[in-house]
Amino acid sequence: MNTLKIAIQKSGRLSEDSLKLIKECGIKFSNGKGKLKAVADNFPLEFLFLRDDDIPGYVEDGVADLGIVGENVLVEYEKDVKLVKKLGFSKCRLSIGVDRNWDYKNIKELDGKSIATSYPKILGNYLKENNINAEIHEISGSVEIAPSIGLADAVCDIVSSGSTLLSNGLKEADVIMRSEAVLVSGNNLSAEQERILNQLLFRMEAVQAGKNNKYILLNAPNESIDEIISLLPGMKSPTVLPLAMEGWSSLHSVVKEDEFWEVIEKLKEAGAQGILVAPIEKMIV
Ligand SMILES: Nc1ncnc2c1ncn2[C@@H]1O[C@H](COP(=O)(O)OP(=O)(O)OP(=O)(O)O)[C@@H](O)[C@H]1O
Ligand SMILES: O=P(O)(O)OC[C@H]1O[C@H](OP(=O)(O)OP(=O)(O)O)[C@H](O)[C@@H]1O
Ligand SMILES: [Mg+2]
Repeated sequence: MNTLKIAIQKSGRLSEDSLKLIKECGIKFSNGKGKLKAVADNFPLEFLFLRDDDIPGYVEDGVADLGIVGENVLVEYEKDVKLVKKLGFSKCRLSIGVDRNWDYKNIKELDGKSIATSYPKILGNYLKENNINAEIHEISGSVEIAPSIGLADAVCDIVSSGSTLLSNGLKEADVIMRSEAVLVSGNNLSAEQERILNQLLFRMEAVQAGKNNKYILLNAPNESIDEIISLLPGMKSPTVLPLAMEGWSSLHSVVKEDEFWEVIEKLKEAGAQGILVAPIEKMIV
């Protein structure tokens, strides 16, 4: 009871980034090839490597305490587990795909048609909400092949770049849900396990905050400092250090990744020079 068991996809679209996140949290473990269990060397965490479809059920049953799955799988299996944190990787959409020559206008066109999918519950709910009567043909993989072999009129499957749809003569007609990897937990963790989970979340948040921000250093004439500070509020406020050259200072601060290019333009206009930008490994706010 003094460790947490985390279920991670054995191999597939979630595996690499799940393990990368664990590593970035400073948690070390070694697992031999084909070994489906591992124990961390420096954190009270055990790993179970499973098929992603089985993860919500194992977490509900308490076989695992935590799991990393796609929201699409979490919603499809309707298990009694808690969504603890969105993890920002394996982003994709669950979409309706139809023949690229179909002049598809809206969902009503699916009335009376058949749709192949591995997500019968999500699709069924979506059709019901829209009062569409369509036949759901459940298949477990290679869904995009269905229309070309006469198995169904349309598909409902995961889309990311769209290249699988394209190479099977299909196009994305409607987005049913957006998904990304999430951390889930069971509902019956002990107080000690909750404490370990909070430690893990603290590390994950530091990693995510690091990724979402950049460290920025620049030189500026002293008369521009106030304007530059208003553009770069930083974590508390920027560090300002005098340069050896009279009348100039060096500023150090933090800027959000998604505001970065816009801010750089404004900094240059305000007189900043020698701007350096560096990645942040971890950030604790
Ligand atoms: N092309 C993609 N781009 C981004 N994320 C994806 C993509 N395809 C799937 N995903 C996400 O990753 C999850 C796992 O996808 P994957 O294709 O590895 O599943 P799988 O084939 O069912 O694996 P398993 O063998 O574990 O059952 C999906 O449920 C979805 O959330
Ligand atoms: O829009 P795209 O970028 O082409 O991605 C979508 C494809 O990716 C996933 O399959 P994956 O390649 O993981 O293979 P799988 O069917 O064996 O799970 C998904 O099932 C789609 O088929
Ligand atoms: Mg699966």
